[in-house]
Amino acid sequence: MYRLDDRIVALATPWGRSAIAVIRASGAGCLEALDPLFRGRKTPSSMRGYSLAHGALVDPGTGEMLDEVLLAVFRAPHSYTGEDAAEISCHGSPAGVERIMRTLRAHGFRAAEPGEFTLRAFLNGKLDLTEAEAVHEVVSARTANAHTLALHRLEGRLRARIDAIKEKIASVVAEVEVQLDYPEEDVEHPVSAHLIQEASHEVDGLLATYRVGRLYREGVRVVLAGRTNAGKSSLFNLFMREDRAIVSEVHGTTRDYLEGWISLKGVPVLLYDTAGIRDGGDPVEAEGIRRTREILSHADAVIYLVDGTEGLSEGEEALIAELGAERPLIPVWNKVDASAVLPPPEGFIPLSCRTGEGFARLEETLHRVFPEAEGGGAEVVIDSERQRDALVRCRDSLEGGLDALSRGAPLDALAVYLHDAMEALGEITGEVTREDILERIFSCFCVGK
Ligand SMILES: Nc1nc2c(c(=O)[nH]1)N(C=O)[C@@H](CNc1ccc(C(=O)N[C@@H](CCC(=O)O)C(=O)O)cc1)CN2
Ligand SMILES: Nc1nc2c(ncn2[C@@H]2O[C@H](COP(=O)(O)OP(=O)(O)OP(=O)(O)O)[C@@H](O)[C@H]2O)c(=O)[nH]1
Ligand SMILES: [Mg+2]
Repeated sequence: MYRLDDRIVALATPWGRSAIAVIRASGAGCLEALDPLFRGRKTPSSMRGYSLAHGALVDPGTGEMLDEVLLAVFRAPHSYTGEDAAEISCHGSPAGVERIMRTLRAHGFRAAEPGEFTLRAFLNGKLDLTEAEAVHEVVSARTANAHTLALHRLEGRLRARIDAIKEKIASVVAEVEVQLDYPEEDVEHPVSAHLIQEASHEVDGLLATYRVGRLYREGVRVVLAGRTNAGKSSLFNLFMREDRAIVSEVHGTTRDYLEGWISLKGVPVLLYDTAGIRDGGDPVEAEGIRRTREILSHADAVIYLVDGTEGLSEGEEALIAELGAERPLIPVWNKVDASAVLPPPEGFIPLSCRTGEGFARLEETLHRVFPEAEGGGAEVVIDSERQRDALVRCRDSLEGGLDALSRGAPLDALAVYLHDAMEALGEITGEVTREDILERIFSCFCVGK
């Protein structure tokens, strides 16, 4: 399914006008294939690895110049993919990039699939699977925290932790195998059960980081809700630190919901501004309110705003209780700067979107709604379901092995448990892989990565 014997090419920078665009090429023979396309003082195939040449790209068919470029050459195995590779830095013109790509495709290169450069790096042993996955996470990180956690995985910190666990299990496997291979020796050596125990404990430690990893990778949804005119759009703009939503004293200003990513002390938050809830209004507004309720049903937390100059309306306390029963809800008493403001009821955070008073306290309270955010400074966290499932299997096998040992089961039963535990860990790092797993992982990468 995956071919490693051909040459791939892709634009590594975004499509669009830019100062410079980088086109990436990789595969055996790719430097020779570039020779007829490049006019410079040297031919690509005669260049040393890690060297750069200035020149022109030309269409070998017509001799027409395509662009003035810089060409970077990498020699196997010293490249990202581990293969011979080149990077063409051309002018960032979509029309020009399109012509260059078409010419490359007509002269020995194929358009790369999403993630194919990193897949090749993995298959050529440049990265293990946790590091390959981290490449994607580094690119998609939404906050500095998420970025740091992904970089730690890219550096191999997760792999190192897993390797250390594997080593412990492997030494027990070795003990068991010696006894299975030479039963005639007839001396019962004790098996190092404490190593299995330790390994299981360490796997548990990694499993406990999954919630942290997921929080920083996927972020959370926080919905601003409340009656019309409460100040939801004003608060949305305050969080976004820009004038995104229309604010007006007209009730029912927001009809379609708006959403935007913010960083809440490093936690990626997808914040929603919604249509204010009220009865009546026209059918368009009623549809907006229906959508508000729909979004509320998927919220990880709700900030419920009340206009403090109006106070709670009839039935509003019941609505707040209903919304708060299903997910964390932070009640906020807005417009405390106004002279007509009523005293906030117990539990409400006083806020003024106009002056910013109370905003820091609101941010603090919202941050505390996600206790796993505290783990954001961790060295190593796991963040994918794939990693978690494999760790659960590993831990269950280790526990099964310990149980077998304590019941005095034959050693070959223990060997099976230990083997399963090793295999689960091997799946995380990619020593044991199935094509469908690779396909699932790399297909969500961008083209050119
Ligand atoms: N222009 C450019 N910038 C880039 C990349 C790239 O491919 N091209 N990267 C890619 O996404 C990242 C850097 N990752 C890279 C990882 C390894 C090698 C590499 O040449 N490895 C060799 C040599 C190692 C060494 O001497 O330090 C090797 O592994 O043998 C290159 C880039 C980010 N910036
Ligand atoms: N004095 C005062 N006025 C505020 C404050 N926050 C919002 N307002 C005003 O309240 C009115 C309504 O604000 P919006 O942010 O549009 O309210 P909303 O909840 O989005 O309203 P809908 O979109 O209609 O549901 C505007 O005139 C704002 O200027 C505040 O903290 N103090
Ligand atoms: Mg609004």
